[in-house]
Amino acid sequence: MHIPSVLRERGIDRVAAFSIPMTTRFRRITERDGLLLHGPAGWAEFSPFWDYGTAESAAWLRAALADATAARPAPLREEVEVNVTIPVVPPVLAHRLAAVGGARTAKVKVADPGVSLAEDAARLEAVRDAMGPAARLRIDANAAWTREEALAALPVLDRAAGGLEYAEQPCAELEDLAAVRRALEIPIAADESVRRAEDPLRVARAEAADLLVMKVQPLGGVQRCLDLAEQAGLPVVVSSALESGVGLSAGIALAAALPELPYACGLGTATLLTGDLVEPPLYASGGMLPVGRRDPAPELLERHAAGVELTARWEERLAACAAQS
Ligand SMILES: O=C(O)CCC(=O)c1ccccc1C(=O)O
Ligand SMILES: [Mg+2]
Repeated sequence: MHIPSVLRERGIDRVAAFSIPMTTRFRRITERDGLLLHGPAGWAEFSPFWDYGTAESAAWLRAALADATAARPAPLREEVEVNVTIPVVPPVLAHRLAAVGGARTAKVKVADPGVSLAEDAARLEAVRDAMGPAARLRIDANAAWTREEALAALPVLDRAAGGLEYAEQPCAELEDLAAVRRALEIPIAADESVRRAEDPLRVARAEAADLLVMKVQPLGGVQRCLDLAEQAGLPVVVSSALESGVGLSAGIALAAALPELPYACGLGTATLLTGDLVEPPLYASGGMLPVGRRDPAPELLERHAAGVELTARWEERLAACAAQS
C-alpha cells in the first residue's frame, strides 16, 4: 500500500488493511475493517467507520499517528476492569453473552430502530438474571430518544434492570440530556456529545452529564483524552470503537493512565469480533484486561488481510485523511 509522504516523514514504514467478521451485528455493521500503521513507537490502529467523512476521520488518523510515533503515558495500574457489551439481541442470547469474560458490569444496547421498549426491558431482565443482584447494569441508547421518550423509557428500563448504574446518551441534544438528568435520579453519561461534538467539553460545562465516555480514536489520541478529562473534571469511562486488540490496547493505556477510574470501561469488545489481530486475543478474564502495547501477529494479519478492493478503498481514505491531518 502507498504510504502518504506526510506519514513517511513521521516514520510510518508499514501499513496493512484488515477485515474481521463480527459475531453479532453491531452498529449496523457485520465486518470490522481498518488499517494498522507501524511507526517508531510500534503498531497503531486507524479504523474510522465508513459513515464518517474525511474531516471527522482525520482525528482518528491523528490518534493513530500519535500512537505509532510516541510512547504512551506511564500506566498507574496494571489491569483495567471492563464491562461486557450486550448488543441488541434476543433475551436468550443476551443471557449467554452476559457471562463472557467474567465481567461484573454489563452495558446493554437499547433503542435500536424497530425494537420495542418491551424487548429492551426483556433483554435487561435476562442480563440481570444472568449476572445476579450485585452486578452493575448500564444502558446505551445512542441518542435515539426525544426528551419525552427518554423520560418515559428510562424508568421502565431502570425497573427491568433492577436499577441502572447510568444511561449513556439517551438523547442527542445537550438541552434534552440536561433536562433528563435533572428530572430523573439515573446518572447520565455523554458519548456522542463528547466524541462527535465540535467542542467535547461543552457537555460538561452545560452540566448535561454526570460522566463522560471517551474513545481514543475519535478524540484524537490518548494524550488528548487525558487533557480533556482533566479539563472536564468529570469521571471518565474509556470505551472502544470496536477495535482489534491493537486499537483496544491504546484505550487500555488511556484507562491505565487516568488518575481516577471509578467505572468499568467499555473495552471488552474483542469478543464481538470472530477473531483478533493479536495473540493471545484481548479477551477479558475475571472482568479484567491487561495493560500493555500489543503488536499484531503476522499470521493473524495475514488471515484477516483485507481483499484487493477493500485495501484500495483504505489506501484512498488514508491519503484523503493524511492531506487533512
Ligand atoms: O462501551 C462499550 O461497552 C462498547 C463500545 C460501544 O458501545 C460502541 C462501539 C462502537 C461504536 C459506538 C459505541 C457506543 O458506545 O456507542
Ligand atoms: Mg455509546
